[in-house]
Amino acid sequence: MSTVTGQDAADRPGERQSRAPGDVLLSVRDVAVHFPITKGIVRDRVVGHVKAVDGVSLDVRRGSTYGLVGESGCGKSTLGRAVLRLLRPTRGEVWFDGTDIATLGGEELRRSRSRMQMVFQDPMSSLDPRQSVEAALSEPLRAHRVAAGPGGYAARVKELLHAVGLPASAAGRFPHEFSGGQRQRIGIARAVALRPELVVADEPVSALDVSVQAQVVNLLEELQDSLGLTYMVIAHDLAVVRHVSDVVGVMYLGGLVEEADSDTLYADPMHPYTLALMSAIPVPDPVVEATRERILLRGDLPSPADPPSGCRFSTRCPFVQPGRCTTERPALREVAPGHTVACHYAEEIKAGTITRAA
Ligand SMILES: Nc1ncnc2c1ncn2[C@@H]1O[C@H](COP(=O)(O)OP(=O)(O)OP(=O)(O)O)[C@@H](O)[C@H]1O
Repeated sequence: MSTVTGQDAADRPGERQSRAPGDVLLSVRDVAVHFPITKGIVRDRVVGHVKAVDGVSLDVRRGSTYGLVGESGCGKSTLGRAVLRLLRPTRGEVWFDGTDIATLGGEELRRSRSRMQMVFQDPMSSLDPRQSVEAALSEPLRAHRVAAGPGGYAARVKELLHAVGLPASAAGRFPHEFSGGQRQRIGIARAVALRPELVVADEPVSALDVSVQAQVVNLLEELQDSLGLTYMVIAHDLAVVRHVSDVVGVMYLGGLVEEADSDTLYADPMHPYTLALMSAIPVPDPVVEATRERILLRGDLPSPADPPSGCRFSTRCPFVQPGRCTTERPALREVAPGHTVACHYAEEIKAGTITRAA
C-alpha cells in the first residue's frame, strides 16, 4: 500500500502500486437512470426526462479502486446510488458478485445492501446530530441483526473507532464535537461496520482541508488493505482520483467518455474532455505552470434533459468536426488494451492532424 504523508502527496504521479487484478466484483451493464420531469397540479403529467445516467457499462475488480471523475452534474452520484440500489435504474444490469441487483427486492435486496456501503461527502448529513457516536456506529449492526459478541456492541464500536484512528472515548461524544476530518472518520467507521465488500465513496474528501484530505485518503487505503475492500471513488478532483485509483472512468453528461488504468489515463489522455480536465490541474513547477497550454471549455454543461445530438460533448469540444460529431454518438472503443475512448477522432487529435479551433 502506498502511504501519503504530506499535503501535496495526492498530487504526485504514479504513486499507487497496481494490485494484482482480482475477479470482477461489480459489473455495470448499460445502466440508465432517467428522472421524470412532471407538470400539472398533482404533478401527474410527465413532460420529459432528466437523463442523469444514460447507458454506462463498467467493471470493478475485487480489491481494486475505480475512480469516477467528471464535473458537477454529469451523473456520478446518481450512478453511485444506482450501483448501491439506493435508487432503481431505469434500464440496465448491476451485477454484484454474480447477482443482478438492479431488479432485486425485499429480503434479497436488504442482504445485498449490507455488503455494499456508501461514504458521503458531508458526514454531517449522514450522521444524526442527536445520536452519540456509539449509537451511530451500532445502529447498522442492530438494523442488520448482527450478533453482538462478548462485550456487546460497545466492544465492536471500540474496535471500529480504533480502526479509523479515533480514541475509544469518542464513543460517548456527538458529531458536532468533532472536526471535519474526524467526522469523516466516523462516517467511514459507520460504512465499514457491517464489513462490506464494496464501498462507494462520493466525494469523500472534497469538503475537507487539503492537509486533512491526505490523512483520510490514507485511512481509506489502509482499510482497503486490512478489510479487503473494493472501492468506487467518485470525485470531481482528478488529483485525488489519480492517487487512489487503479482504473479511472471519465464521465460527461450521463455517459463514460474515457476509461483506462490510472497511470495510462494521466500519461496519455485521449478524449478532448479528459484533455480539458487534465489541463485544469495546476502544475507545482511555476515555470511549467506559466507556459503550459490550457484547454478552456466553452459554455456550461448542457441540460441532461435535452442532451446534444451526436456526441454529447460536441457543443463544447474544441476539436469538433462538421458532420459525424453532431450526428453520431460515439461508442466507447478500445484504442489500446484496457484503454477505451468515446471520440470519433481520438487518434487524429492525438496525432495532431486535427487541431483546436482558434
Ligand atoms: N432526484 C432527482 N430528480 C431529478 N433530477 C435529478 C435527481 N437527482 C439528480 N438529478 C439531476 O441529474 C443530473 C446528475 O446529477 P448527479 O448528482 O448525479 O451529478 P454529479 O455528477 O454527481 O454532480 P454533483 O457532484 O454536483 O453531485 C443533474 O442534472 C441533477 O440535477
